[in-house]
Amino acid sequence: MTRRAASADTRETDDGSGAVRRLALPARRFLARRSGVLVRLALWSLAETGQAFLVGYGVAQAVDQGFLAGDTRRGLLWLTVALVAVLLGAPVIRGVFAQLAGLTEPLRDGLVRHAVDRSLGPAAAGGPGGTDRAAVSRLTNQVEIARDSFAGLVLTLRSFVFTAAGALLGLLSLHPSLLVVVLPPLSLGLGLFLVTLRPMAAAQRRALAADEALGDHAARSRAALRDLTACGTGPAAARRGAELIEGAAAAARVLAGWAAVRTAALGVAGHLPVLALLLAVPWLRGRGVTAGALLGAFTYLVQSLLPALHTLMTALGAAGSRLLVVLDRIIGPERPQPRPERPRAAEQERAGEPEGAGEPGSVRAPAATRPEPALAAAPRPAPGAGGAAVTARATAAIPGPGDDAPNLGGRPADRARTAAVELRSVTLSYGVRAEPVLDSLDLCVAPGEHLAVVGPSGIGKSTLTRLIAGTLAPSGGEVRVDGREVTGRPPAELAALRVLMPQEAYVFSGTLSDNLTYLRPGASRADLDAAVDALGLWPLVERLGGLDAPLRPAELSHGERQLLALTRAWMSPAPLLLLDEATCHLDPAAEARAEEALARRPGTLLVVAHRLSSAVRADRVLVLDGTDAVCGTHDEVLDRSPLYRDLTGHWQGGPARRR
Ligand SMILES: Nc1ncnc2c1ncn2[C@@H]1O[C@H](COP(=O)(O)OP(=O)(O)OP(=O)(O)O)[C@@H](O)[C@H]1O
Repeated sequence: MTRRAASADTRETDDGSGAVRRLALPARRFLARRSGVLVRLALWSLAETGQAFLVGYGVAQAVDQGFLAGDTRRGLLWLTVALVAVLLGAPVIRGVFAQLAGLTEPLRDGLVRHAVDRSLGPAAAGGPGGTDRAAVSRLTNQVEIARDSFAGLVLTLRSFVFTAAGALLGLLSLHPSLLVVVLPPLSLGLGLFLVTLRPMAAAQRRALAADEALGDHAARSRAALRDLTACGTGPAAARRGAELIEGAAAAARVLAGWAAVRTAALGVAGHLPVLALLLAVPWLRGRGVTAGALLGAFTYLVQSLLPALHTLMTALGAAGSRLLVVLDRIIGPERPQPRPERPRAAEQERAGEPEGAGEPGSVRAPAATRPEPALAAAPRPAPGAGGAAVTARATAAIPGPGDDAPNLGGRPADRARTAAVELRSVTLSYGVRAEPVLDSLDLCVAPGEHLAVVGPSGIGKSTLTRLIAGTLAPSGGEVRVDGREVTGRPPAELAALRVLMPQEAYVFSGTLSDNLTYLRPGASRADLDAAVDALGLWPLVERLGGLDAPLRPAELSHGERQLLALTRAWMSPAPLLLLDEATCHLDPAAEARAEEALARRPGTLLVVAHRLSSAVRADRVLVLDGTDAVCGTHDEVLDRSPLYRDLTGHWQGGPARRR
């Protein structure tokens, strides 16, 4: 079971005594307001006491005073009395049901009102956490469970009390010794059963929590379907769903196990009194108990007491614990809404979860238009798999350009301002025992700066962009964008801070204009024209039939998709753009034009570069390698980083030189 589900379990696995305390007062108030219904119910139930009494008593008298005394007519008369008592059960039950509605329907209405108030309140207040996805389950499934369980419980509890009273009274009237034999095993059975109630309630809680977690996941996946598809994170979400289904199945199995134990206890307890009575026949006969009284006692046991006990135990065990749990979930203390999953990588590894990068589409709608926080991120390969997890250590502080400005890199005019990006001693490992991909990395990027990140494949460039974007939580240290820590920040707030563009551009069906204004829905036609101008998109716009022409993503080349997504990023109001090889399918000229346009745009640009020209265009270059990280201007890093010299040599097919 995942860490989140496990913590939910810890929260939920109290044995029910807390819930009983919490619910006692509202329950008393609810019943006090319906004292009239309770009295009428008790009156109808008294008829059951009489009925239970007469059945056994009639049989005993029929035998003793009738058939054994040679008076068949009298015997038949007493049997008729017992029969009439049985037949009277039907109108009695009808009367009971009529009164029961006076309790169950107000309960249902009250619970529905409460569930609606509770889920609408926070939504109307616009507070954090967004919509309460468990509310639907509470409103439909859980309220119905509460109502049915309550009805079942009232019926059986009442029936047991009144039937048992009639039967015990009957036993007493036949012979007090009968009570001495019957009461101990009965009490033992009841006691044994009561012992199983607490673990049963805990199992019930876990089953409900697992059910809700599964419903929550399904709702989140449905809402984020497009982004999941766009980012290829569908398999991760499916795996998480499978885990939750497995968790729910496991909880249901535990519950079924307890139900089986309880049923076994019931079987034993239900038969013990009969056995005891059979074994005690000689002793009872010695004390003057007549054959008719014995037969009457068996009738009480088999016809009244044991069925009532059996139903009571079943109802208390299943309906009672279910009612307790469900009522506590609906009217008990409010539980915090689950935050978008963003656990630290090391914890995720321990919990076996996909990493909690909650940003399914790297290009996202602005906060106001974004429908839902997203789910899981890309599937995590096994640590070290395929050599891809070779770790690198990017150590030591990376000063800005100029030693006099250790805290803020970038252009001198920007130094007094808040850093656009700041990493303080950031470490990231993808597994508990895995070597860190980034180790104690410090970095400052000034507002308006253009930084290129370079390094060999698998060194951690994408990891760095995802950390800055806040879709991946560091194992240690702090990541700030525009002065605000990004870890754990809701996707809506992250979207206002940055745009992360991956290699695979996200283009959807709709018009070209829909696609371009996705990150800025209120954009004017002039804004749109300016963006298309800046990125040189007009030839593509014309080929596709204009800005309002419908777009078929499948008909675009990878390069065209990237150009379109870059134009969309240009339009975004977010102050930071993170391009993770987002221009790799463009030819060098188109890439240069796009990068220059994005660098001219007010804001900060961080580019994972895959061409020398891209690094040269930047204000500074950050070189990540296996043991160190170097940052400075192109010329500075050429001097200081042998790796950079190597890379530039490969890029230009010869010795490194400034273009
Ligand atoms: N989700 C993950 N789970 C486990 N390891 C991962 C995960 N993502 C990346 N890694 C590992 O972390 C290291 C850095 O990966 P990253 O994608 O950041 O490198 P990169 O420099 O961007 O590579 P490339 O240039 O090939 O895209 C690699 O060894 C990779 O295998």
